Amino acid sequence: MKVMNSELLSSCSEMVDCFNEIAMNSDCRVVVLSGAGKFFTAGIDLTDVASDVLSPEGDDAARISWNIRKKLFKFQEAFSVIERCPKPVVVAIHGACIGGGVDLISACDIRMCTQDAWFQVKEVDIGLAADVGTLQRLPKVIGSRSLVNELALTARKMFADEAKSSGLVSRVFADKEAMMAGALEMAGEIAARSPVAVQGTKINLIYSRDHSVTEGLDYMATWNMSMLQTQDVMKSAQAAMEKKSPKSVVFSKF
Ligand SMILES: CCC/C=C/C=C/C(=O)SCCNC(=O)CCNC(=O)[C@H](O)C(C)(C)COP(=O)(O)OP(=O)(O)OC[C@H]1O[C@@H](n2cnc3c(N)ncnc32)[C@H](O)[C@@H]1OP(=O)(O)O
Repeated sequence: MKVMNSELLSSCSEMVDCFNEIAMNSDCRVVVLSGAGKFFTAGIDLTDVASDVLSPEGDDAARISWNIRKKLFKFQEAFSVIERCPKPVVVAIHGACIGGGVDLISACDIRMCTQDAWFQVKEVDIGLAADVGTLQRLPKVIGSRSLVNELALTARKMFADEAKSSGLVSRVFADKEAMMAGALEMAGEIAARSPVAVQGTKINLIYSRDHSVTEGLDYMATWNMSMLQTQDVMKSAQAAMEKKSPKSVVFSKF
């Protein structure tokens, strides 16, 4: 049974192929991710848990464990590929965003939601520690460690207003229609800017999140020693001096 976008989580290979293709496609400058139907996602398809996760192959404990580990890496990769994609990913969340959905959105760059959205780190309720990114990324998204611990340990729902005040989302819209318009407008703003600048910004923000300030600055200098040679700097600066919108500048594909 594939219900309420649970299938999203079963489609690891599709996600990986899709974002790897986006990463290499110089026609694409930004991604907007949203869910169809009643909810953003109901999380993993619980009817798949028994067959996919609880029925591991292997002749003994070592082989069974190794196979489970391989499977978990595959699940993790479905979301890590979003973070590794150099194109910014804006995620638009409506209704429920449960379990694996929180893993997914934590790997995105900009989160926005509808007023009726709610978020639930549900894994403890199904007897497991969240294992595909929430526990690693959510503490870096939400400033309060205490709040992350509370959400992950109790599986309580967090509604849109708290998601906004805690920093999980940066914008809340009245309904899905308004949110999609807002998401596309934001994507348009990002896509209008130099792709060299935009992709370099995403990559360096993520690198710096995971490294010391000194390491981040070193990486940045090495990054920009080549990227500053782009014609995009002159084009963008010229437009700024002439008080023109970045949208008026034509940048080469990147
Ligand atoms: C280990 C690998 C790595 C990945 C880990 C991921 C972990 C997770 O994602 S944990 C979270 C798993 N998801 C859930 O626990 C969600 C459970 N469902 C709900 O809370 C509610 O059903 C929901 C809020 C989504 C919808 O509530 P509503 O009242 O609107 O509808 P229901 O009557 O409850 O549901 C309608 C039918 O859908 C079935 N269903 C809902 N969610 C799932 C699901 N995740 N998997 C399978 N089936 C689901 C529900 O049983 C109903 O079916 P039926 O009774 O046949 O109509």
